[in-house]
Amino acid sequence: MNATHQRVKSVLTIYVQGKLASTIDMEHSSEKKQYALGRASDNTIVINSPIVSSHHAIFEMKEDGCYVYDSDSTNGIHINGKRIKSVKLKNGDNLRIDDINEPHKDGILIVYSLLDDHSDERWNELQLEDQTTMTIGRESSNDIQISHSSVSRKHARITRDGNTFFLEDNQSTNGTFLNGKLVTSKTKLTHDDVIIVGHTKLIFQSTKIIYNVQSRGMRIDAINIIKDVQDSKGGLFAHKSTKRILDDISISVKSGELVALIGGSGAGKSTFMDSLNGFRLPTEGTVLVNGDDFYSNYNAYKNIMGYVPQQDIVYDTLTVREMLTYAAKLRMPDDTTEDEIANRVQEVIKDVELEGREDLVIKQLSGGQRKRASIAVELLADPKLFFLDEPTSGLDPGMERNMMKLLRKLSNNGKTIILITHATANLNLCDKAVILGYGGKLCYFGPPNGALEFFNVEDYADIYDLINKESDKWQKKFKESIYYSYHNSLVQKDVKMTERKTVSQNSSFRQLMILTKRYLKLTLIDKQRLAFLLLQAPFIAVLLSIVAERDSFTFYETSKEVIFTVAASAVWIGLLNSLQEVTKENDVYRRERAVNLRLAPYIFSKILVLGVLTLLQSVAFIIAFSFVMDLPTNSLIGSVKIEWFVTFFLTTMAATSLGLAVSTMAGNSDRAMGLAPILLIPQLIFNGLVFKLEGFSELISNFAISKWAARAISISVDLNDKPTELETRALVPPRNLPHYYDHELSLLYQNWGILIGFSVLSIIISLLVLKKKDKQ
Ligand SMILES: Nc1ncnc2c1ncn2[C@@H]1O[C@H](COP(=O)(O)OP(=O)(O)OP(=O)(O)O)[C@@H](O)[C@H]1O
Repeated sequence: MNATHQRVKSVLTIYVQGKLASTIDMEHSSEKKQYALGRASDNTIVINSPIVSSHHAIFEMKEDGCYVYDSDSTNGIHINGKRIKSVKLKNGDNLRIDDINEPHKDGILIVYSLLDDHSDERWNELQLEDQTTMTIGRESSNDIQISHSSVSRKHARITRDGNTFFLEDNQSTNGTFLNGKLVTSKTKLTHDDVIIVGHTKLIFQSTKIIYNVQSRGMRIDAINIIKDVQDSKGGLFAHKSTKRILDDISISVKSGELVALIGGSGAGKSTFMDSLNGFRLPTEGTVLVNGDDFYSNYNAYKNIMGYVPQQDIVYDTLTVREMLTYAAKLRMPDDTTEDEIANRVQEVIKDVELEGREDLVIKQLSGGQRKRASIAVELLADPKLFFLDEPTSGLDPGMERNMMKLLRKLSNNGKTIILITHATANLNLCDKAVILGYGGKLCYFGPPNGALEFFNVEDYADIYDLINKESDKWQKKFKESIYYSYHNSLVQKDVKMTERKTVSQNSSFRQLMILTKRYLKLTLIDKQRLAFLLLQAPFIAVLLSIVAERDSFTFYETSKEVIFTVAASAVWIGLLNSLQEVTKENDVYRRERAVNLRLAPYIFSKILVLGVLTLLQSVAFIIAFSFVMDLPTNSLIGSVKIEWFVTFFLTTMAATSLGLAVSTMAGNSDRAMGLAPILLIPQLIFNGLVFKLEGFSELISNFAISKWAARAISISVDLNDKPTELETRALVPPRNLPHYYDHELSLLYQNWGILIGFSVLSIIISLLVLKKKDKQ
């Protein structure tokens, strides 16, 4: 059986005295093949240099990769500063025949690259001879230009001080990485240091920089991926055991390939995809992107990776163009101009074939078009590696086919695409299929039509039945097949896994501005909701006027009734402002957070917009309230209306912040709203005006916003000075009045301070909850 015709080759790029001398292609095949390197003419690779021995080294192509052996040469072979006798080469390895401590003028550099038919990787070089400063960036004025949207205009620079070179990041949005670590300060460069900017790898070579220019997609290798999880059988009290949900999966996806991940429900497709894109790390195994350990270089590569989750990552009420423009501003480097953004937005609209619909509000689009809009959001950053979780779910057969054709087109243009799908009718548009059986067992990996032959069925749908019943059998059968031996030979192995760290480098202030503008727009668009929120306060004032007299502040009892209602209303209005504001955009949040969204700008953009809303609600309340009720006249700060306004605003703001914190914790919008009574009822019970608070109940009441609001209003209206009706008729002796209701400015300030404290505490809780969610 002829598995496939795709080829992978090893390429040696040889530099002599700093100049490109030759490139040698070495084919991978099942038979061993040797390439001798040396000065003598009987070598396959002849290098006429005094520092090369006549028979210097042997490169041997084996089924599992390329090995190099030193033939007892005088000057040896050095990799990463170490002299080696024999080693299996990894993509991007630099071999030197040279003096490690003091590079020789005749020094020889050999770069090993693993390429495939689709790859058009080229190596360029920049001599560092005369210049004192060399720049790297997107603009053409840079010494090394990298035309990719993840790269800033002036991204990084290399400076010279005598014979020493230093690397500096130029406040780029996506960061500069040196040997896998983010460059945060001016860092000295040493020979063979590897710099990553965007998707370009640059190697510092004392007198020059060599760098790869890769316009096509990325190759991805998954190596022995295993995922074990805790499995509690038999309910809460049963003992915990370990369950394997990914069972030693290795696959190799070449650049520009479209690969479908298929299998029954619960087979492990999402878990495997999350291992490939680094969202959830496996228990064992690793993933290589273009030969680099993806997990330890996660920060360097995450910006060239796109991910479209199953749920749409768009706001329904924005137009396609508005949604894409905000997303572009958030995701593209800070120095991207408005024109560049507008052009990029237009390009992706064209890519996903939504031309003519760009000014429609997203909720007016069909299911397929909505999905295209989600894909467009991810295409903005021009990802080379693209993951999609069931992009065809919910689409009719026609739309499903169009979606698969669109993905085919994108992969033809150089993106490596991996998608979870049940759209088996269009599987032949894919280059490969990964078929998973239960327990994350790899039952097949190879060309889709090969799968029909392998499972001996006529329809892809029949495969589900077979693997659902006998995953173990098909996993074993696959391991014995030609597909397994072919693809397994392509997978690069022997790389250690390290823990990843996340960083986001774009300006917090800029994010705050973009997020605030977007949130304001979303708030203003929903006019019905906005009107409802703004009219609540006057509505409550009108209702009050029905049950309470204009002169309610004459007596103690009636004053208390009004204060109780106002404090409770302010808390309620605040909670309604924000309870759903984070939960309702969970999907967009999660995706933006995975790319570069910062927590503080996110939460403060909400606080800013909701703060303005609260301010307007407070003004509306005071105006309406003073129409229906006579406010007392003896103010502590000069105006009773201002005192009431401040108290109402601070109370509503504290409740808004509390609502936001609860919104970060609730799983979805319905659950958040379900919590509203639980939050409000304690405010009614513990405000101190209805029930006497002592001991434990007093302790709990400290957590009720309404208690401090009630106190502040009571101080303003001088509650202690109001007689009860019986007192007026001199039927009872004067009461024992609580000091905290005294008409004193310091007490008023104290309560305002506590209300502000509630807001601050809730904001901190929101940030902590979102931070904790990152780890889930
Ligand atoms: N953290 C976890 N702890 C316990 N079990 C887990 C965990 N994550 C996943 N699983 C289980 O592993 C199996 C594979 O889950 P996964 O979501 O990857 O499957 P899937 O093939 O994507 O399913 P579907 O098509 O239904 O989305 C399921 O049985 C799931 O319940």
